[in-house]
Amino acid sequence: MSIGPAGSASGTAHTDITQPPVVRIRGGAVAYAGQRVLSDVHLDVVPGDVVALLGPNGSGKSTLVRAILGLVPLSSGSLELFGTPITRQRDRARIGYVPQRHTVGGGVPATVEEIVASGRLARRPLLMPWLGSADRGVVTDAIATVGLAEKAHAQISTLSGGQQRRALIARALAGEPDLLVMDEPFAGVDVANQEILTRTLTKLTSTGVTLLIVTHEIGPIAALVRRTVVLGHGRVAYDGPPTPSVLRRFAGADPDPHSPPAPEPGDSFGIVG
Ligand SMILES: Nc1ncnc2c1ncn2[C@@H]1O[C@H](COP(=O)(O)OP(=O)(O)OP(=O)(O)O)[C@@H](O)[C@H]1O
Repeated sequence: MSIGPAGSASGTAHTDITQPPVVRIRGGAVAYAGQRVLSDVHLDVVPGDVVALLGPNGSGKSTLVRAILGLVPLSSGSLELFGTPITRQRDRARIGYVPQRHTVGGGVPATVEEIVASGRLARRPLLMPWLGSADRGVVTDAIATVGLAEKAHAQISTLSGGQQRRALIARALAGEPDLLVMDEPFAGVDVANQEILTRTLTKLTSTGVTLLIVTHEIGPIAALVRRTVVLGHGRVAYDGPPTPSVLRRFAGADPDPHSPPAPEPGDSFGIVG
């Protein structure tokens, strides 16, 4: 994300710019087998931000998320989370992650409650991993937040794909994250479940959780997103508010999604990258 006019667009009444950025990347690059897929990424996400990470297939969105989660190293540049360099980052529990998967795979039978409770373990001390009553309360709340209270004791495999997505979000919420990263939360989710998800995310933003959402379908969360970061060919092509042109582009209407979105009259954003 650029620093400057576009970056400062995130400093809305809902964000807290007095705290260190939740994510700060300077000149970030990632390479797979020597092949660069991210270059010169600058990104500041401040507490309370709601950021949609957009861009065409292969532009580097998931790679950027993986770098933020510490799953792939930067080949150059720096990354800080909550004001601490990633290399010294110990408190992974502050980040909740909902991966790009439609469902919870079969295999081991587990109830919704058990799946969600597994998301609480990261908050427990290593030597006392069992959940106490306070932890159980958090798990119950997380299940209720995503509207699955009535399914808490159901086998996860009996839930629809959309309900399973909500269970995965509840699992992330059970860790009471300060940053929730979601990769394509709406993919393969029917309209009814999208609406519940949107309500859940709206509720979360009111509690101050920072959201970073990778999506090709900004539609359901258009009203929620305060800032869009568009990647093109591994670089930040645009960083700013979700203008009509950005939304149109990423609703799939543009024939060349790799080129930066054109400003429209009244747009206050700058094109970077
Ligand atoms: N593990 C990997 N090894 C080698 N190349 C990879 C690996 N993962 C991703 N890539 C390549 O890196 C580039 C960026 O991929 P990435 O998955 O980050 O893009 P994306 O924007 O998330 O795409 P999509 O929207 O399709 O999910 C692509 O060219 C991809 O082929």
